[in-house]
Amino acid sequence: MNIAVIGTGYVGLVTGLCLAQVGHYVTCIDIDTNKIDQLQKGHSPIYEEGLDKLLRENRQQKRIEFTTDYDMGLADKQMILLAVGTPQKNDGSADLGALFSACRAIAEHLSTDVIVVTKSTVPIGTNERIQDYIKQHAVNNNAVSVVSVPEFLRQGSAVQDTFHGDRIVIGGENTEAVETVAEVYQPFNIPIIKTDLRSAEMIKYASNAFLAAKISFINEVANLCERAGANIDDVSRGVGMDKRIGNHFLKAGTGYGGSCFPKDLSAIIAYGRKVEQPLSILECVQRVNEKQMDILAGKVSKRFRGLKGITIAVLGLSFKPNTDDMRNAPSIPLIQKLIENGANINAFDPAATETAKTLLSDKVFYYETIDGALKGADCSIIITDWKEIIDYPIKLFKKHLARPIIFDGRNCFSLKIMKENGMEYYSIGRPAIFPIS
Ligand SMILES: NC(=O)C1=CN([C@@H]2O[C@H](COP(=O)(O)OP(=O)(O)OC[C@H]3O[C@@H](n4cnc5c(N)ncnc54)[C@H](O)[C@@H]3O)[C@@H](O)[C@H]2O)C=CC1
Ligand SMILES: O=C(O)[C@H]1O[C@H](OP(=O)(O)OP(=O)(O)OC[C@H]2O[C@@H](n3ccc(=O)[nH]c3=O)[C@H](O)[C@@H]2O)[C@H](O)[C@@H](O)[C@@H]1O
Repeated sequence: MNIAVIGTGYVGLVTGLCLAQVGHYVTCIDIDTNKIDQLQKGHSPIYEEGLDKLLRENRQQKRIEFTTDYDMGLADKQMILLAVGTPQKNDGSADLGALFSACRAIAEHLSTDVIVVTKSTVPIGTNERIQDYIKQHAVNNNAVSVVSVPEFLRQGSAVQDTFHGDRIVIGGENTEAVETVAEVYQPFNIPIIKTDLRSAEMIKYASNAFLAAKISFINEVANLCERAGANIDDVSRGVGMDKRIGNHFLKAGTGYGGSCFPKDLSAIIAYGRKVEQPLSILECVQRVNEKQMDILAGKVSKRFRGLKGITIAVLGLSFKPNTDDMRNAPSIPLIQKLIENGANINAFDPAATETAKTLLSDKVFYYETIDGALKGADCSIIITDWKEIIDYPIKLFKKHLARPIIFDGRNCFSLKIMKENGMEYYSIGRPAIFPIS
């Protein structure tokens, strides 16, 4: 099928390339000329495993093209995917400005009957608004059917998730359009669930909200473990082995970040308030998460009796491993707090340094290696569990740090190894380790 994808970010680019890979002809449209320039030259503007290969192969096969021109991009398309951003407004609700601007462009450039598929995460009722909006602004009399296909990929494993997702949700009121979308996705061989528009929108928010709730829940249990002298790693394993609970998203840490959980929780909470059905559990989930981001700063401050003048090697800046994305990364408020309280920051991240430079204080010193960041620092804080950090030899922490002290926000190391290496080690939800003197 000839498909257009509007918005060439994490969702749009990955979806476009994966649809091309299973045999469709895809044109990706974006208003960001820089992004489109890069893509036209064969360079991916984002870091995702497997994406470069997909880009190379599908450009060679002429199954994908990139443009800023809506006229050219929408010509002869049977399906248009909407994958623009829906960021958070000051009041917590979703900002649909980019989405409706893209809908306006569709209405003004459409010249054939088309199915509009919404991949962006949008509040309940938005797809009905999209349907009305395009009809109202259409310059021609083409038939438009709106279908909701919410996206569940994770950054860092976006390509893998697209080919091996747990389910594809297809929501719509027009049965024929829903069946056509199901055919487009059929080559992925992933179970499909068909719903009405509003249920599809709700499934997306409820899924993210539940996953975020699992994280806040385990973080609270972790904090309790510290008081109780228990070990959260064992507790998580023991709890997660119950099939009714499941072992995913039970990893305690410094809180969830990213472009989606924080904003999607805010959006569904705002929606709940609007329809007078407050979501008190989710309000708590958010509060617990905000508090969790402060935990490491508190531990360092307690250990050094204040932060003034100490040098901290911060390892990992992106909101999770295998991505250069810094949106709502827990490293941002943490580093800000450390600097405000007088600490000096040496930072290392395998992929996010350039993005971090635009977001963090210009007082941060960036290093290309873990060795460089550690050299002479009073302690190290681990915020993101990159493989490079987990695999870094403990003896080198000991060699380079001025004092062998680690504050680990992702429980990367076993207590046994820390003990054997004579480290002073603070983690999340586990007993602190002190060198035997
Ligand atoms: N990032 C993720 O892992 C996931 C994101 N989502 C949802 O998907 C949507 C997109 O998210 P991302 O891909 O992360 O966003 P992004 O910010 O990476 O990309 C959005 C793209 O849309 C472009 N754009 C904005 N207005 C446009 C317009 N009028 N015409 C054409 N292009 C336009 C921007 O230039 C940008 O390249 C959001 O609603 C998000 O909540 C859903 C699941 C996963
Ligand atoms: O709607 C979205 O955008 C996406 O949001 C999340 O994906 P993503 O934000 O890419 O990454 P996750 O792997 O979910 O991690 C989010 C945050 O939670 C944290 N996390 C995750 C799991 C865990 O057990 N503990 C934990 O603290 C991570 O460190 C990270 O900061 C969801 O997992 C995706 O299904 C969804 O499509």
